[in-house]
Amino acid sequence: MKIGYLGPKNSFTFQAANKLFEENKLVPFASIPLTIEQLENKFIDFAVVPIENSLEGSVRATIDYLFEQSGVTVKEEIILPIQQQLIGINSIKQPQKILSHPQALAQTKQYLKTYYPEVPLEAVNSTTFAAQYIAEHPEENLLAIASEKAAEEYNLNIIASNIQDNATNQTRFWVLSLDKSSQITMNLQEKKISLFVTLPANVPGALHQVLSAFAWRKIDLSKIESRPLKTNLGEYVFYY
Ligand SMILES: O=C(O)C(=O)C[C@]1(C(=O)O)C=C[C@@H](O)C=C1
Repeated sequence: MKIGYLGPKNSFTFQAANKLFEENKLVPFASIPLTIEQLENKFIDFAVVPIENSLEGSVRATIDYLFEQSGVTVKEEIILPIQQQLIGINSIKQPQKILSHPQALAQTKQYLKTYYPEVPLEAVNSTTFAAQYIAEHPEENLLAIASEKAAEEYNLNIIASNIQDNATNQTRFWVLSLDKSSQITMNLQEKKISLFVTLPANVPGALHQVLSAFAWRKIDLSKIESRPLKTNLGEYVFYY
């Protein structure tokens, strides 16, 4: 059995995947779309991807890809506390850039604004990729935001710890598979389901009618979000 995840090793997604699966079954990929693509190509049996963060909301790369590729099923969710560390080869006062995953940069906005207001931020594929990059390019004078484990892995120093904007920062991860056998569960009280809903026409009350169908059946909605349909301005898909 092979489980794909957004790598490299020790990314937060690795840590989430390692809660359910043994390390020797985990295979790293460079991006979220690539990880899900490998599941669709049957190169792996499960894919573990981040879906939502308590500070920054949905992980757009995951939601948008899943809407476009409807073949996969959510099997499980894993919630992980996320503590971000500012790391570097040494404590640089004026780094050229600070690198991290866009979610991690967003989760540490306040800290970065206070202590590094002038420093350009660069988004890379994962927090651990940022750590790896700065370790391999000491001449570039860079810092990264990543996990404590990533700092250990690449022998980097923690310059400031727990710099996320809220102490209770958490990310929800999904375990995806192609196996649809348990996609629609019979016991809705114990299970969660995610749906993408597009409306046939933008008429008054269209969304209300969809929501009423849940209300009549006493189905608890835990989230609703709209994303652009990427057709015309003002057209949306609703994600429940
Ligand atoms: O960069 C990583 O380490 C990841 O696993 C990605 C990711 C994300 O996309 O949300 C996972 C958890 C944190 O919220 C920050 C980054």
